[in-house]
Amino acid sequence: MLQLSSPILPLLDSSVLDQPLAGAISRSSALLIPLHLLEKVKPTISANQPYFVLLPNQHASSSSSSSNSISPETVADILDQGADAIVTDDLHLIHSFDQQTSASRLIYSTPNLDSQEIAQVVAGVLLTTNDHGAVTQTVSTLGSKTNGKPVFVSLSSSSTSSALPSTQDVIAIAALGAALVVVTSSLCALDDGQEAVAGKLDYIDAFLAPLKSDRADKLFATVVVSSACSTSLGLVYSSPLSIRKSLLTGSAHYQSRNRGLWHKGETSGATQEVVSVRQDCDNDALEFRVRQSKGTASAGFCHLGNREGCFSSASGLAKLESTLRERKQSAPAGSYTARLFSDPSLLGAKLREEAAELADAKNEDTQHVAFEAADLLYFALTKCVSAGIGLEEIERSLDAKSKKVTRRKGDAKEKFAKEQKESEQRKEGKAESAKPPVLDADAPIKIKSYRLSEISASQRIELLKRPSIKTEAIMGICKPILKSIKERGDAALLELTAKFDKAQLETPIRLPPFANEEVIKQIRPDVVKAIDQAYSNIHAFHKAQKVTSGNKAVGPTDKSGDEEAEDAILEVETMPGVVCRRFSRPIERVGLYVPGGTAVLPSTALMLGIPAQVAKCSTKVIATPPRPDGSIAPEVLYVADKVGATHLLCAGGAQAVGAMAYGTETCPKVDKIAGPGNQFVTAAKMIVQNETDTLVSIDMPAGPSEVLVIADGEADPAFVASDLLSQAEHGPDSQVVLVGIDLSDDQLLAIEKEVDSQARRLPRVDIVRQAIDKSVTVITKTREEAMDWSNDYAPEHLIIQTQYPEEMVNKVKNAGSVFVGAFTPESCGDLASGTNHVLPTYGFARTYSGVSVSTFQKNITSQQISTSGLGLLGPHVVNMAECEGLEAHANAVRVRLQKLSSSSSA
Ligand SMILES: NC(=O)c1ccc[n+]([C@@H]2O[C@H](COP(=O)([O-])OP(=O)(O)OC[C@H]3O[C@@H](n4cnc5c(N)ncnc54)[C@H](O)[C@@H]3O)[C@@H](O)[C@H]2O)c1
Ligand SMILES: N[C@H](CO)Cc1c[nH]c[nH+]1
Repeated sequence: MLQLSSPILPLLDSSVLDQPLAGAISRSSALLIPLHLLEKVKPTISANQPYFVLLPNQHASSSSSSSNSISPETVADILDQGADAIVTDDLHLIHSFDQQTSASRLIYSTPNLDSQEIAQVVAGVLLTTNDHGAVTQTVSTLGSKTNGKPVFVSLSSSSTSSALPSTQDVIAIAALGAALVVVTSSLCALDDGQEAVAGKLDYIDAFLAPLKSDRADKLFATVVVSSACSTSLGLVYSSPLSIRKSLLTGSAHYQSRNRGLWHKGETSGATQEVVSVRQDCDNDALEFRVRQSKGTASAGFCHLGNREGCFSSASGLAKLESTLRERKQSAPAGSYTARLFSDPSLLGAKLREEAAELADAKNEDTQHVAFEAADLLYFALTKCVSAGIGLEEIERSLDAKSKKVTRRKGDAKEKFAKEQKESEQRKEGKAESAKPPVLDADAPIKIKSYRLSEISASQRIELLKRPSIKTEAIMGICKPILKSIKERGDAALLELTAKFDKAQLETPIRLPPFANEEVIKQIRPDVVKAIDQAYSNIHAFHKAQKVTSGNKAVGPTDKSGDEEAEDAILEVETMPGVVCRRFSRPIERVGLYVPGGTAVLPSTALMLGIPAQVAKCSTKVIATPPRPDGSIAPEVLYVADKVGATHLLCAGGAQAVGAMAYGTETCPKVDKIAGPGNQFVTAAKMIVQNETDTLVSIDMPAGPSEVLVIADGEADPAFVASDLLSQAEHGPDSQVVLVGIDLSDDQLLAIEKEVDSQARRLPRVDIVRQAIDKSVTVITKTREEAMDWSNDYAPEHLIIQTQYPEEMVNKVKNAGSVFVGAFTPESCGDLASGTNHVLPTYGFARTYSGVSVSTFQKNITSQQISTSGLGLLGPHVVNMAECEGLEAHANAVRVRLQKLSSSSSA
């Protein structure tokens, strides 16, 4: 929409427009260019100069109307190329454009406007008249005072007349709510004190003429706005003199109320280039749009240090641009932005990735759309800053595009259209599988059963498999989450916590103490006692894992097995004079993930916190998802204090793993992450472990809980069923396996009945139903077959409910933890007996152990060789080094042996 912002509209009447007039006009007014001059002058006018194109007059033409008429296509072309408006008296032309284009870009040239209909269609009016009454009438018909549509007045009957208007004319026309058209050949731009030029009106005098101040000091309030992102920088004052200097020089001048004329940046170098000066609607205030000089020590506008503006520091895109510019000049080594600047391929790949992610974000998930758009803008602006441009250039390009009236079809290139289709199809498939299962409350809760003797070899392999995890899809979800934590730290962490856990937090980190009296009061007293008992048992079992009986014990209280004791040093003299040692040290910084999505798990906080405490890790970050009100379960807080946690990270899922792996502004980076969790947690742990730059290791790929129960005919069906259900209730992905030794149909049925009836009484019956659906029963003939099945399956938990359970323990090859006998339910190990419940799942018990003190330690070896020891060992080392072709290795021994032989012969 066109608006009046200057009381004067210069009409170019020669192809040359000299400085400083050209500069002053480009900073303060549009320029009216007759069509016949357009091609010639366009290359010479300033890039900031708004301009209207004046078409030849149709009605005044003596020739036939067709000879002067300009086609709509030509007009569209002129607008596309950057003209702000077209001035024409051709109503056919105006009507040939759609309403929107005409109303925003076509100015009707006429001696009088008397049609409401035309007033609605056009963007403004150029009136050729000397009659002030006609001007008032046109301003009113056009509705300029409410809709801002401009009226320009050419006083002479012919716009090319050389009659010289005066500043009085400018004031009079401005008072009517219009701007005066003046030919440029009758304008000049004079500096303060310069003599008037005969036959010319001073453009700046004309510009200033209608300005009126209501202040005692006669200054004009002036809003200073950055041309990049339109950020307001401050409020200052202008005088006629300072405005004149600004328009003439293009460098901002203001009028200080204490110090008089103020050339901004004259001493500091932080000057401002004037992009435009506009008068407000009632001519008593100004807006200066400026470009702040970059690269000076104090490029900001505010007198308080190097602040961009006086109101507040920049935010959003403007802030991002300034950060990127700083980073480009001196990015901290190793920073991600520095990497992007120096690796165009990485930046290009990220731009493509982010654009695809934004395209895939669902409109209903508005936060996600904003999140992905922010990522894309970050990389897009990094690309621009790296190419030496910024928001101002982007905005200029947007403005130029917005001037185009020729609509392009806008279809996507075939390659991208195809990619988009494929992505939508993939998503539809995924959404189908992500739909919550429809559960039939009347259906029996029954585990599918098989007799080993009746299944084929390939069926056996299938039955031993875990429920499939869509690893690729889960990784695809986790990777962008991890990336945003790496790039945006706490800000991303808080957004993701709001998104996934529905908790709005101010900070993601809490520091000890975590549980004051108020918190402890919220815990049932018998639960406090239970936690204390569990702590004591688990601590006792883990403290005993410290190696206190090596060949050579060290430390202050080494014999007692006390927590303060150092681990014993393993020492072996492998040959005389050659002593080899191994000693352990705590891993310094550890992250302990305590799941919290579907259950409160203070037991997991104990299972991770106690071994880390016994190992003496110095930084222990407990991460757990907050509840929607932002709180953490008081039981977990109580345990956090008991195990000496140093930080509590209120976040869950992949984002918590990312925060601990990379570190954020508030969360320390850790060296190892331990703990179970859902598929997102497990996938994120695996991803960060594989990133060589991140330098973080993990305990194990612990996933959904599982149990395998071996039961014979002696087992109590109620006990067996209760053990199976105790793990089935953990999550829909949990799997439980019953291996029955020679059970009759009736014995199996008794267990199945118990499973069904006990499950229906559980509050988490819906979860149980889904887990039981993924579970199996296998009936074997013998104990050996049962044990073979268990060893092949490698369960997280193995429960043995048979007549002689201890004998079977000897045959266990693969399992996370074993529960021996009818009165050893897994729940005891899960919660309080002393063993650890963080155990390998998914068959990883073949190679991994559960969490223990050694999870939080590393072993270091050392050796010391005496001169006689080197005399004995050295020649063998030389021979082996020569055999491997490693002369330097051999030399390291030879030089010493030579020294020994020369000193013994001396
Ligand atoms: N093996 C063991 O020792 C052991 C011990 C206890 C629990 N577990 C297992 O831990 C798991 C706990 O899972 P949980 O969900 O209750 O808690 P969790 O803390 O592991 O996961 C919750 C988090 O998952 C993330 N999340 C949820 N939906 C998401 C989505 N669509 N996209 C991205 N992120 C998403 C959220 O960030 C949320 O904070 C269960 O599978 C349980 O069996 C295992
Ligand atoms: N069974 C889980 C380990 O797989 C641990 C747990 C926590 N609370 C109850 N059980």
